[in-house]
Amino acid sequence: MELLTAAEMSAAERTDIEAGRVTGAELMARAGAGTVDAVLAKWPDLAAGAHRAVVLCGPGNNGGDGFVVARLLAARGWTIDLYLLGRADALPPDARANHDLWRERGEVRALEDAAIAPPAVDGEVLWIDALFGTGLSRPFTLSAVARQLGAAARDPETRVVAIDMPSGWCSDSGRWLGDAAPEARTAADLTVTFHRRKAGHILSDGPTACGQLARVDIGLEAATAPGARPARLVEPDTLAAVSKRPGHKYDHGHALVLTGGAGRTGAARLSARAALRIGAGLVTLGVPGAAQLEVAMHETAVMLRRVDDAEALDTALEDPRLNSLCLGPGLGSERAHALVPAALASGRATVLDADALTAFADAPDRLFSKLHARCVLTPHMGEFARLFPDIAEDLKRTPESGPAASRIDAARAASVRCGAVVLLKGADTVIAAPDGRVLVNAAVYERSVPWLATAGAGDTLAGLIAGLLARGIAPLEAAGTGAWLHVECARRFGPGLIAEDLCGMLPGVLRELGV
Ligand SMILES: NC(=O)C1=CN([C@@H]2O[C@H](COP(=O)(O)OP(=O)(O)OC[C@H]3O[C@@H](n4cnc5c(N)ncnc54)[C@H](OP(=O)(O)O)[C@@H]3O)[C@@H](O)[C@H]2O)[C@@H](O)CC1
Ligand SMILES: [K+]
Repeated sequence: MELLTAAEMSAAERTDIEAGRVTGAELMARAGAGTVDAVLAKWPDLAAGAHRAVVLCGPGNNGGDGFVVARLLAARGWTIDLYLLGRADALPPDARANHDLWRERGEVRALEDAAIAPPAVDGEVLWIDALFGTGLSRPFTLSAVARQLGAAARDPETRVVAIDMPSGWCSDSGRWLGDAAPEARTAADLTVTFHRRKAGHILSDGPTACGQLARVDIGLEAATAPGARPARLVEPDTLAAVSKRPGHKYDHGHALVLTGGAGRTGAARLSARAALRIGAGLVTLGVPGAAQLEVAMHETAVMLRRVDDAEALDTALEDPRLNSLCLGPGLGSERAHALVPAALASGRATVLDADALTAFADAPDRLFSKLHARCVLTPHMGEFARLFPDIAEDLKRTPESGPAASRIDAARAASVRCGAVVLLKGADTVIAAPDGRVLVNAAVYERSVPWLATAGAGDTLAGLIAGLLARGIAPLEAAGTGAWLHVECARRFGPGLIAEDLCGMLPGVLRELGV
């Protein structure tokens, strides 16, 4: 399923409206009705009886959705206090029409930047944040209102529903515009979005701000504009096929994972086991002489080959069956400098992680000039910033206008620059290919696995990807599938996970996938 930007969403809307399939007014009516349905689905206690809501409407179509929600709740017998930011006569047409319908029934008060005292009621007030959605173009300046919505969302007794996006958060990037303190930012218990999830629901702080996410179908047929290439979420039905065809072990590829020196082989061993578990036919650890005994004592199914230097790697790579390489985990800077160029010169599908990336921090272009389209770089944000400092800077700088630079933009720009697949790790792992395709593996909301932030987890991910590459899966799909399986293994194990536990979860995860 696509993850859209604001521009891609409005292109989808335009495509269907221009084709005469739907009108803006119909979309707004469905968005409002869908929001009410999502609220009642989340809180069934609100379905019966009359309750009270404070609805905050903004100056655009997000506000228009708010008027629809107010009208539908009032029709259910609710008491509504509705506030509008800006002038009714400046509302865009569909929002204006819904404002007028609301006026037949209720009051509109002017929203000012002061805390709103909800009228005393028996029971609670439901807050509806319909101030800004995908049209947020500059920082949210009603700081008292933002503070109040944030506090209400954090208060377990009070419910806040954000329409499309908690106002003030950029729906492309999941970043807050401007530099308000965390407690002066809006938040929600439930965010209801339309058609497709927006990238900002998944990226950066978006999930924390949104609380829980509900997606409502509003009958748009076009995913986005024809020819657009939005990011896609990695989901079970989009995984690269991981089931094995019957055949000899050599039909499933042979991965070579290079280790560091004595006492530093653990990371590469984790990678090698992951590559084997995900189904590479054979996996060999390339070990310097001094570490041979150490590795031999630990590994049984993984093979071992002495690789002291670039020359030895060249010799090893004379075997055409070695079709995937993994360099970086525990490799050490010296070995990285020696082995990475030789590995890349071979043209093999290659995963570069950890030391294989940081070794080139002083002169990233020296690395980039050797990369090719079958390489996958797997940096975390720190490693990414060393290789792509200017791109990382765009993500660090406080955004003053919307839409803000996102992690999708960053990974895409990095991939185009270096000519390889770039997997930027995080709870929102973004994987970009040089041709502009982007996958996002979301470990947020119900897939959140904070315990996956543990030593060696990244080494396992690198190995999973190397194993999938060995099996002939294309780099972008191998990286996306590896990242998805990695999170699934962590979910299956649960808290208390250490990196050694991940691979043991893989058979169960694969079984559940029907592999
Ligand atoms: N697309 C679709 O298919 C559908 C869209 N739908 C709904 O429409 C929403 C998008 O509507 P939208 O484009 O009118 O944008 P919206 O978020 O209401 O804000 C724009 C207004 O806010 C203003 N403004 C911005 N920032 C500001 C600030 N900090 N402080 C003050 N003002 C600020 C901005 O001013 P401007 O930048 O023009 O000066 C403009 O006036 C979308 O999220 C969804 O809820 C649904 O009905 C279903 C179908
Ligand atoms: K909103």
